[in-house]
Amino acid sequence: MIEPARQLITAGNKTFLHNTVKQLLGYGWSINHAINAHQAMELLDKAPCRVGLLTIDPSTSILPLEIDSHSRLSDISWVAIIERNGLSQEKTRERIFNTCYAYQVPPIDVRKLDTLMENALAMANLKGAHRIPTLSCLDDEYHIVGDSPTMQRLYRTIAKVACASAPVLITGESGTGKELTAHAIHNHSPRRHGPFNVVNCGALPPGLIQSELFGHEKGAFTGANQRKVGIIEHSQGGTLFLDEIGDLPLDLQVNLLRFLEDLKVLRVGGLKEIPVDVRVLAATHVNLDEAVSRGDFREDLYHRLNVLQVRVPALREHLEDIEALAHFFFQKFSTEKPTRVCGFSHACITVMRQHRWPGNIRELVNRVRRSMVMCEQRLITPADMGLERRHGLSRGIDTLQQVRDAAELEAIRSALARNKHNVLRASLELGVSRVTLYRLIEKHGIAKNGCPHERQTIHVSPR
Ligand SMILES: Nc1ncnc2c1ncn2[C@@H]1O[C@H](COP(=O)(O)OP(=O)(O)OP(=O)(O)O)[C@@H](O)[C@H]1O
Repeated sequence: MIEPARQLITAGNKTFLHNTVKQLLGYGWSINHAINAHQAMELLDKAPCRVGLLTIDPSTSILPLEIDSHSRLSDISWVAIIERNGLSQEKTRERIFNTCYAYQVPPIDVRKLDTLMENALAMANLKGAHRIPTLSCLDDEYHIVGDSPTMQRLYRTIAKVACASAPVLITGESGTGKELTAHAIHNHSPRRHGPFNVVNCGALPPGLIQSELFGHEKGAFTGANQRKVGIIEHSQGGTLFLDEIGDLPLDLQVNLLRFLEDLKVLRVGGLKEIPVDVRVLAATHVNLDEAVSRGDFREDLYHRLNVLQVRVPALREHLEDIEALAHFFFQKFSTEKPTRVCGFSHACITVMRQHRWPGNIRELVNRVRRSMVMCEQRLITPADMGLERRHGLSRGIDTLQQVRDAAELEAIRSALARNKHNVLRASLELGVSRVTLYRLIEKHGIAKNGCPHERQTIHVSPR
């Protein structure tokens, strides 16, 4: 792997940095100074740079660039240089903690600073190397994330059914990604250059479905002032996805069946059947077998649609993918709106693995969105996601490692609480060194005493 060059961006008091910069040049760093965020972006356009050095004025505690407002700047691992007296201010400590990889207090030992910058660069490269495993479609918007064996099976099924022309019934709980799967089937099929149209059978008023699907001729009924081409005809050469097919009224089920048999539509009020070359995909989160037994769904249509079936797994069946999925949505939302949040704490990942996700991936999407608004620190905590454990070990725990993690978290929390957050005393009580306890506090994301960490282990989010 070719490592990116030792590019360094500096910001803040140039005179204060002068000597340090001069010496760092001797260590092979290529250095550019930015006087504002705009110039920093221009520099980044010219030479990608993953580490930065900035000074903080102890009297104002203001950062030299609006790092928080630009995701490209907050992607940089910053090392702050600050006079020791500046650290007495809580606001400054908080700024450093939230924005920087580390800080140094003058007099600067450039050999140590070089090592620190080197480490910051290595961490930033790791961040960049974190690739989200996906099944990519032609359109970036429709990436399916996950490379667990369960998802690999889904991808193989998608690839197989994509090449066929028969209808596909996509089943799975609500929010598992059925519509995304339908997109993937279309995008991997020979019809990929044709239209992909979606009809939510549960959302259309019953009186309108017929004309929405099949179209109508002018004057076919009161209010039909002009001819309307239905969505089936609009899908010529492409794919029609009928979501919530279980909600299709019985009378329309007959029409749909007829269409699937001979691939011709008859507009409402029309006399001539029109051939349409379209592939139908249908999805349901209800059990159609049961709907058939209850008489709510036609058996013949069920068999016609169910030639090929794709079952999209519930999220709890592929929890191995939870981290990649969470990072994917985090990355997506931080592109939409720059954030100073860097990713998820270890505790948060642990809790996400234990949660049962009744709302599946849609629930995850919503929780990640919420957490990015609620998070007050650099790393998202379980509480930010609304997943804090209220009653000790949660009932979702299923692996030994998870049980250990949860027990460790509880033990550390109570030891810290008993010792009023005195880490030394808590470490003595727990029988571990102070350094080990600091590591564990960071691992579980439970640091809450207001002081900056000397070093942050960040559960990196890919950007
Ligand atoms: N594997 C995945 N990778 C990335 N995003 C996903 C994945 N699965 C689902 N999503 C996202 O989760 C959300 C819900 O997915 P989708 O609408 O496809 O679910 P659904 O099963 O069709 O839901 P419903 O049954 O309620 O219609 C969407 O924002 C979708 O993009």
